[in-house]
Amino acid sequence: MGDDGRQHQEFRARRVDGTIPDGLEDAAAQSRLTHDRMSAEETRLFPEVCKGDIKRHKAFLIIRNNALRMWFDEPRVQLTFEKIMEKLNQVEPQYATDERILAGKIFLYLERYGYINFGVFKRLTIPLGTKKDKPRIIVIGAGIAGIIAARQLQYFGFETIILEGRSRVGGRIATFRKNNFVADLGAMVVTGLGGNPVSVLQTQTNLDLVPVKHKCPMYECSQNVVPKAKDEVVEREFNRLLEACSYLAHTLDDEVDGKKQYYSLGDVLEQLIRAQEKAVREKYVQHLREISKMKESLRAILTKMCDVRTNCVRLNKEYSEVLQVPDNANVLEEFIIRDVAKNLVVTTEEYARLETQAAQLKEQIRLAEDNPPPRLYLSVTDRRILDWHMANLEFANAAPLNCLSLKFWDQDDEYEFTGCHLTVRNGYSNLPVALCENQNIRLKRIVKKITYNKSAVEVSVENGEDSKNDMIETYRAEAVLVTVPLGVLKENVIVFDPPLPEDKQSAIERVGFGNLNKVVLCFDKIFWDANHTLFAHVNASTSSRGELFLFWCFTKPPILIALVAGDAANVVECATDDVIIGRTLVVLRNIFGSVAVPSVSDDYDILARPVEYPGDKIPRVYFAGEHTNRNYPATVHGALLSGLREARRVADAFLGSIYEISAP
Ligand SMILES: Cc1cc2nc3c(=O)[nH]c(=O)nc-3n(C[C@H](O)[C@H](O)[C@H](O)COP(=O)(O)OP(=O)(O)OC[C@H]3O[C@@H](n4cnc5c(N)ncnc54)[C@H](O)[C@@H]3O)c2cc1C
Repeated sequence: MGDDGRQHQEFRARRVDGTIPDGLEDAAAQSRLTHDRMSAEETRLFPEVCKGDIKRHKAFLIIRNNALRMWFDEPRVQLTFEKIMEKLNQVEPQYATDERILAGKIFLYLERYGYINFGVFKRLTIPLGTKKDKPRIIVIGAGIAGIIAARQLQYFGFETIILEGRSRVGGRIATFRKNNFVADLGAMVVTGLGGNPVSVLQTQTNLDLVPVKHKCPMYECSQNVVPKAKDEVVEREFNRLLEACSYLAHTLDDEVDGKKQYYSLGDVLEQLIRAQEKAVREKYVQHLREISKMKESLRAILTKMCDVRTNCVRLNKEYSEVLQVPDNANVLEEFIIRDVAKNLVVTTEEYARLETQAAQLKEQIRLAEDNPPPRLYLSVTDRRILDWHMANLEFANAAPLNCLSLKFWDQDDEYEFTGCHLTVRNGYSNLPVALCENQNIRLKRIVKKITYNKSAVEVSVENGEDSKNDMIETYRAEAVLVTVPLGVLKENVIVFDPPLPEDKQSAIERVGFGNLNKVVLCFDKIFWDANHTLFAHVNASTSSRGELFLFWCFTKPPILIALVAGDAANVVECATDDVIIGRTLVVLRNIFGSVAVPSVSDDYDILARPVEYPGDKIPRVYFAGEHTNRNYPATVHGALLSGLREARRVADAFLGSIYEISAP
């Protein structure tokens, strides 16, 4: 960025009186933008603003932030360009007159890029840029990414058709409903509303969000509650280990002997634990060695003291004898007396010195023996608690730690939303169902093949409604948007003709995905502490750490939702329902007494990249879904944002970019 850019970065969107207009900052933040700075995307889309003077920059930000605030003020009704101009006339009249064209472009940009006018809202006018002959787009998959994309494309003026393999919509958002029991089998937690598109959808639909309480008692398998202080110590150690992993991620060589090296978070964590165990053991052995050395020295001193004492006794006796000589003794005898007396003093003093040394050494030995360094890095209980935290991380990443890339496992951390975590009391499936209103959806249509060429796509589908005859249907359109999960792409369930480009295929192979399972149990009455929305269960071994490690209990009807993460999630896939229920009850009775290794960060972008037929200018095959969103993978909001992104991309390709449409 040149001087200009730096100058713009320092600009603050303040009023003349120095204040930031109410709500503008929040509106930008809620859209994952900075209120006083253009994003990289905006800098690319509005080069004339970037190169212009500070006044234009300010105009851009004020118009953009005001438009965003208007959308958040009333997301149930379409925000039109006229409404924005009306508002600008009231609050910033100079921009309404001088910057009408810029305002038009900003409006088009915000709408096309899914910052405004998305979700379920009352439509007032047809958006700009729509064409008379509606281009047809096939969307594969009625998960949240597919539904939001189709809805957005329909709004942009496309004819859409969603082909869904299952007999329901929502994909990995699925709610179990029976009588008054409601439990989410798939996505359940909204990880903060600050910056999250779900907050707009919540206002538009009837999602009943309740905050997750932080308190989470932790139970060992044998009815014991783990003391909070102990858990805190182990958690601190876990964070220290993660910090060490983060350091290693940036220092370990990616290439050894010209070969790319991949390290998994799980492997490195275990190696660090082993290294710590070794270091602790060595320190303890060293401590024992030092005590033994001190004891040897003490023994030597005591032996010497014995000798010196014998000498003292002898000299004492000698001295008594020489004192017996008569008074008229000669000079020689006098000399002998003095010599014996001197030797006796020296020997007595040596004895006293040795006695002090021995006392000091004894004290040193006592102190060392009373304060030994830890014998073990982790006790059995410590390791179990550490394993619980690891299982929790496996849950958060929906994959075993040894399938997470050391370098990129936390790449989405900086994009975390603000605000507390919430659950959907009336079931998350309300969201996809609401978004499906007026959508052209064909259920039980399993897509088998996508053929694409320079002008069109053809999608071959197995019609699951006709199970007796393997009926194959064919759908044709100008383009297709594929939102099936990564696992489906990996399994090559869908044949692409021509095959997908090499980099796309390699990315599909490289990026890992994991398993997360839930056990939902409905009871007659509550037997757990109803003051908590969560409680933790510490498993006995590392290999089973993810098994039923966390229980959720937030609905009024007595339902427990237990999570199974990491390797344990794969194990339960092979167990029958009876076995899983039995195992869950055993765990509960124990507590309550009775009753892709590696991935590279670019892979997400490659997965998101549309595919063109050789020589075709317009891509015909598009991809959305949580696995195509590098900032928010494995989440509902990530899937939502990917759907909006692709709707924009398809619209750009078929309707022209915002620069090709004349501003209102
Ligand atoms: C148990 C569990 C708990 C989770 N908890 C949370 C949570 O608390 N919070 C959170 O934010 N996220 C959570 N997630 C992740 C979240 O649910 C997903 O990231 C998100 O729903 C994915 O949406 P998507 O549209 O990308 O994919 P999906 O929802 O998987 O949609 C893809 C659709 O494609 C269909 N399909 C597949 N193959 C074909 C085919 N050949 N032909 C036609 N259709 C096909 C599928 O049936 C599916 O409907 C959880 C996931 C799981 C599994």
